[in-house]
Amino acid sequence: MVRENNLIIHMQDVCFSYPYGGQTILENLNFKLQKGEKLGLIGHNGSGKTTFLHIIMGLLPVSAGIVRILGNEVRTEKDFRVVRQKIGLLFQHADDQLFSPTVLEDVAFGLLNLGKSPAEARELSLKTLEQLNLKGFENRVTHKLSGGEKKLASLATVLVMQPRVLLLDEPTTGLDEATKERIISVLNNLDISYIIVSHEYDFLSRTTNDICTMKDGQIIYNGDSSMLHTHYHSHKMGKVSHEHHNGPI
Ligand SMILES: Nc1ncnc2c1ncn2[C@@H]1O[C@H](COP(=O)(O)OP(=O)(O)OP(=O)(O)O)[C@@H](O)[C@H]1O
Repeated sequence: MVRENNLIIHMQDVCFSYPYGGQTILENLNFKLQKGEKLGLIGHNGSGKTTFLHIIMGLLPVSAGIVRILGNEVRTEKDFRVVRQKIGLLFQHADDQLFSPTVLEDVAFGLLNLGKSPAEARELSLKTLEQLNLKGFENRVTHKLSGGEKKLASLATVLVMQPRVLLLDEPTTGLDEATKERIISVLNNLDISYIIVSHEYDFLSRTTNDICTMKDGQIIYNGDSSMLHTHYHSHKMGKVSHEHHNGPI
């Protein structure tokens, strides 16, 4: 049962289209994320999953509807500045997240911005890098990292801020199996709410509790994410990504 005072994200009749005559991406979308909820969001390429995450962060303005975060309606850039201190977004493309010359500078950036001392920021950053198997990466040149290393460094910039909510946009892209396992373990040890957008059902079944699909501009609840797992291993389609059109997956 949804308890209104436990709502972290609450969207009502949200609509969004990209400017200059772009197609409608979100159409009267209604969505609730409760405290402690770990949600997987799946859907076709181009269905609007990234757009949805960017709307939560205030990176894109809704054309209609109401967005409430942590109980407050958010509309202005000032409102969303507060949101960005509480919600961490891992961008789909690491190059959108990383901009400093070295990994340590990137990871420490947000902490320094918050007023942490350089020593404190360094210590927390090194700890986070170690947590993500990136020990010794602190002085590496960011733009020379591999794709998977960039993804991990991006995740470090988000986790180091100890957000109350995480939005992860395809966090496993380019990662090897061992690194994926590391991320699964990090996520399973986090006591916060998050939304993970991913096309990797097995990963979602191990990191989330519930699954939703973005379809036709709306978010539809599919059910318990363990169903993804059962489904995966018992279904004749196996690991081939596919969709069912008659009810739950
Ligand atoms: N800046 C933009 N201007 C116009 N259209 C855009 C822009 N960004 C995205 N789109 C379009 O909006 C639609 C939704 O894109 P979005 O990236 O949100 O989808 P997605 O579900 O995250 O896709 P994927 O699974 O491929 O990452 C797509 O058709 C995309 O081409």
